[in-house]
Amino acid sequence: MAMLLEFDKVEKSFPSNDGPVPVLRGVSFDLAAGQTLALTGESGSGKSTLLHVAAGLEAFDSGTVKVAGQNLGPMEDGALAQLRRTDIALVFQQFNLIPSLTVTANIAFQARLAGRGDASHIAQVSAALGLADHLNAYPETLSGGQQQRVAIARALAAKPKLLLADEPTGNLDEGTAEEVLEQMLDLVTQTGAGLMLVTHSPAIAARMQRRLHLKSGLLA
Ligand SMILES: Nc1ncnc2c1ncn2[C@@H]1O[C@H](COP(=O)(O)OP(=O)(O)OP(=O)(O)O)[C@@H](O)[C@H]1O
Repeated sequence: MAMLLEFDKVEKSFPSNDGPVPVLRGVSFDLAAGQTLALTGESGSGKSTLLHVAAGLEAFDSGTVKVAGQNLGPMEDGALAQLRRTDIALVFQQFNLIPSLTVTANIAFQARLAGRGDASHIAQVSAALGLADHLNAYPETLSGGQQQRVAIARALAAKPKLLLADEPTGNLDEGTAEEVLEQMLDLVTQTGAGLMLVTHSPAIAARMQRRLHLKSGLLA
């Protein structure tokens, strides 16, 4: 089975006045096409850092990271950006919506960058996430939960190979959170994407096929 994400003995520390603070201390795991994985761990355990490294947004100190078979370590920034455009979608705690674009344009923009700007799919994902009445709104006029749903719709509309989501349902009520999960799992079943999801919720973690727990810089 094709591996979408491979970590082998990945180490990462951040500098501090007292010297480097290790956050990842030899992290190894992989995620195959069509698999779902929950990443749990206490606040500050390095979950977001791990996702940033997987997305090629944060450099790492040693070990190997591969996305869709491509080794990120030696890649130039331009090649990393290209890989993010076409193969990876990110839903982060900061939604990073483009303020000058409407909801529908925010969603379509990323899908087009990925070469998958299918209008009917965009409309279907937007409707499923309850955004149909807000398609022409600008992000600043939306609530936090609505902005979060736009960020999720944008990620799903691009039909990525690898979906990396950091607490994607953190701001949402139970019903909406359930719909978001369903949509993410649909993407995995329909397209064979891999999903890695950071969560503090045992109930959401239980919905993923695999669960990894980050503690003291190591996975268990
Ligand atoms: N850019 C940075 N510079 C220095 N230290 C950082 C940086 N980013 C993260 N850290 C530190 O790395 C550790 C892990 O942070 P990270 O955000 O990955 O944890 P987390 O498990 O995602 O936490 P949370 O659940 O609260 O979001 C923390 O001690 C944090 O202070």
